[in-house]
Amino acid sequence: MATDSWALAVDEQEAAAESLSTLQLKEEKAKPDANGAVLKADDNVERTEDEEKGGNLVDTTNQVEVLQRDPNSPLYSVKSFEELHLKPQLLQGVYAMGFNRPSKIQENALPMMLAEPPQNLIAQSQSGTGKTAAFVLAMLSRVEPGNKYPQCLCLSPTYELALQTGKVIEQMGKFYPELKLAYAVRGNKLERGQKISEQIVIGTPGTVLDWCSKLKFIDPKKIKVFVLDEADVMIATQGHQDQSIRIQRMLPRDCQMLLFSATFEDSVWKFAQKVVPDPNIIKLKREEETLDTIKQYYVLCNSRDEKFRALCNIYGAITIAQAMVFCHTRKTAGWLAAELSKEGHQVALLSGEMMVEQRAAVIERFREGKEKVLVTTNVCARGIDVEQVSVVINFDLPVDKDGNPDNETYLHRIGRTGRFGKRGLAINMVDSKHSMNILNRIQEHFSKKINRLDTDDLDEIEKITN
Ligand SMILES: Nc1ncnc2c1ncn2[C@@H]1O[C@H](COP(=O)(O)OP(=O)(O)OP(=O)(O)O)[C@@H](O)[C@H]1O
Repeated sequence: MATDSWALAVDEQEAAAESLSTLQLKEEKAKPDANGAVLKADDNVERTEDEEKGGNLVDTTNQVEVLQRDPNSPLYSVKSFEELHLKPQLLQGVYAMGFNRPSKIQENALPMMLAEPPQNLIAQSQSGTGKTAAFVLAMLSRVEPGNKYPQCLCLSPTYELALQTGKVIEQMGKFYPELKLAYAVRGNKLERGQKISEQIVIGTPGTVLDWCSKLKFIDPKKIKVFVLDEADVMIATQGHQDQSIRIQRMLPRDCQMLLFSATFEDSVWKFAQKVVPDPNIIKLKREEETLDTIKQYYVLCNSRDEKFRALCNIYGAITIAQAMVFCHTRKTAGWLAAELSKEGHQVALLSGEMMVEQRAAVIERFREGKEKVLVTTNVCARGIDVEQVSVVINFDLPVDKDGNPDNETYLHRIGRTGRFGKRGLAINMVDSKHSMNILNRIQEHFSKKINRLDTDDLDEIEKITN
């Protein structure tokens, strides 16, 4: 594999659009909440009327099985994990996580990633379809646990996402007793002059760069696999791109490069192809990017207060296991969280000005089901993986800094529900001609009709969950 340096493309950086998301974060599967709000189809439990109403918004093992047999589904696969020729310890790890069959991205990407000689890959797959598991399996397959030095390097755009992906590595790799993982994240201070012995390093670009260059904790020449998770934002965010390029330049020419994301804006896609030598490519067609398992609606309002009332009406009509509500500004998010609390909702507020530790704590509580509603800004648009999130509300539609629709962020936001075959509901609040125009452009972009919902009509709201 010839490795053209990313440096060649540094001049092209301007072509990469600036990304909106600043925080991406993955969560482990949330457990059912204390009230048992999530029911599995095979649960032999009598449901309350409320649960019956909302029961179809939360998903069931059956649905996943059905989708894994539907050739049009991103969860479909013809192969089993055995046929992917994973090492026995990894198969054990996969099954211990409760995975029965690979998803489409896992089935397609793994043979390419595990081929000899190693091949580069740029891969796109819808939110929540198992990309993380795919590249984690690739790293774990290539690593030689007997060699006590870093061999795989995975870059995540944020601290929280690095920790979450790290958890997946630990879970899947748990049948390799010798295997160790190091977190190259802010706050993880090592002694100067130390060389780390962990075979896999996951971290954020700035710290990884320091560990490879200034601090020399890692010998980059020994890295065999280099993963960029949420690759589009890594490329589109100037600071991350510079750091990723500098790290990539230090790696051996035959180091395998793997880039994964649910979205790739056109300019970012072109950039990725330029900097990754001879890549295999897995790309979705535009109309495949949205998941059919997520139902999308819009609600017409005239003001912020009307949007709030519409939100309350939705809550009055359906049972919502957990919801994420996205606002454009911290101010609106703060206001909305306060109003929802006054209405008696258990609300968590997450916004960009909070310290990383505070943000991690808020997410943790949400994941544990202690709060049912998470009001947030774009800070949380990507990566959070909470199984219980059955509804996503765009209280404000996602727009970029020029006020144009931000289609990528839209997709990442609604992808917080409908994880791995679960059904989800996404509701967009439209409060002006301008926002109607934004919504229309989002519909056109994805060639997907978003139907209107009348939130004064409780029966209609109930109907959408059937
Ligand atoms: N083969 C599988 N069988 C069952 N569950 C799976 C499988 N692969 C992944 N999952 C689960 O599905 C959920 C979503 O997977 P994952 O986080 O890997 O998706 P992703 O594509 O990386 O999502 P995002 O685009 O939001 O980053 C996780 O909770 C994961 O444990």
